[in-house]
Amino acid sequence: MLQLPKPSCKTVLVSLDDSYERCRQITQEYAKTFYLGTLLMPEEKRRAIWAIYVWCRRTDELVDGAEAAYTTDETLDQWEENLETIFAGHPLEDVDVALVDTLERFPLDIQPFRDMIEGQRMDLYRNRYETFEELKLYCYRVAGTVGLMSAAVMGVDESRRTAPWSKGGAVDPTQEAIALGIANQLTNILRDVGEDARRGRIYLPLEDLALFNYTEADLFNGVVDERWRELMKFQIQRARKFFVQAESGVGLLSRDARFPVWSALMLYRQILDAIERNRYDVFRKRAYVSGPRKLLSLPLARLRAEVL
Ligand SMILES: CC(C)=CCC/C(C)=C/CC/C(C)=C/CC/C(C)=C/[C@@H]1[C@@H](COP(=O)(O)OP(=O)(O)O)[C@]1(C)CC/C=C(\C)CC/C=C(\C)CCC=C(C)C
Ligand SMILES: Nc1ncnc2c1ncn2[C@@H]1O[C@H](COP(=O)(O)OP(=O)(O)OP(=O)(O)O)[C@@H](O)[C@H]1O
Ligand SMILES: [Mn+2]
Repeated sequence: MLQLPKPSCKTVLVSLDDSYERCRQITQEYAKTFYLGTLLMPEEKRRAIWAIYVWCRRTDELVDGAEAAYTTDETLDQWEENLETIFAGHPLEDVDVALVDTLERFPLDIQPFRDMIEGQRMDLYRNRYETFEELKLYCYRVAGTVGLMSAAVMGVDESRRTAPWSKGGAVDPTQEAIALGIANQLTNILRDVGEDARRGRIYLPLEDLALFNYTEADLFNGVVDERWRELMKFQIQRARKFFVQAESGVGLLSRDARFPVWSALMLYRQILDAIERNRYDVFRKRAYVSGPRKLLSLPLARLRAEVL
């Protein structure tokens, strides 16, 4: 379990290298798919993503981790104050040393960090989403924000923005970065339907359940029938649209970021294929992408990074 903030005032913190090393270890331990993607990046960017990953993971743990029962609105207020301190250049804990260094090196905006805390706050109070618009806001906050943070580290390819043949003026792949976060989060939701239901949570929009005549009771009983399969097909199609939107932004990123992002995109998207292979039974089978399948995707990701 990740160590969460204690009300201590530690004055001596670890060295920069040790702090980044701790972030690397945590990323490797918790995020197998994303860690693989970061290994394909240049050192400075890779380390920055690890530092950001750790902050995101710890924020998520506040409402999702083993000690989540003790998290209140005030805990999140305190976490946001700590964030302001970090953005003022003052690390509070060992892993913040790397984050402060990352903030010095890359043009990261504080707003996506704040927005992610708001997303976690939604988890404190809500366990249902009536419409897709409401769910999309949640997805933006907990995952679209990660896209914005990551894109700020990866940077854009200036030549693609300024060349005379590029379509009219400055283009930042902001919406595409958000779209990839949302696509990942929707995929994550579909994979974890059963696990979430066991915690009394439903992230599928209730309006969609109604559309397919599938009830909350069906969901809690893990009913897999035609209604469920059609509902899942609809959800998968929606997630894939966000992946498609994200695809068009990868070519605008700096050259050294394209292979890692294509890899992360293709690997995470394959979870949707795995759900289909499991005939949409997300209650009894975990949808995952095997090691060999992951490896097989890398040459294609490389090719796309080169030519698109
Ligand atoms: C390769 C790369 C650049 C990775 C980014 C790594 C990073 C900073 C990840 C942070 C993830 C995190 C801990 C977010 C907290 C909220 C959360 C849990 C979101 C879900 C992640 C899935 O994690 P996991 O499978 O471990 O989930 P469990 O909690 O265990 O159930 C999310 C699904 C969100 C992940 C979102 C992204 C990685 C955003 C990707 C977008 C980009 C890299 C932008 C690319 C730019 C363009 C222009 C396309
Ligand atoms: N800066 C922001 N602050 C708050 N929420 C945001 C912000 N940017 C994006 N969002 C949320 O993320 C969602 C996804 O944005 P995006 O524009 O990529 O979706 P979209 O599917 O293209 O939007 P639409 O269907 O409305 O055309 C938005 O609908 C919004 O809820
Ligand atoms: Mn989580």
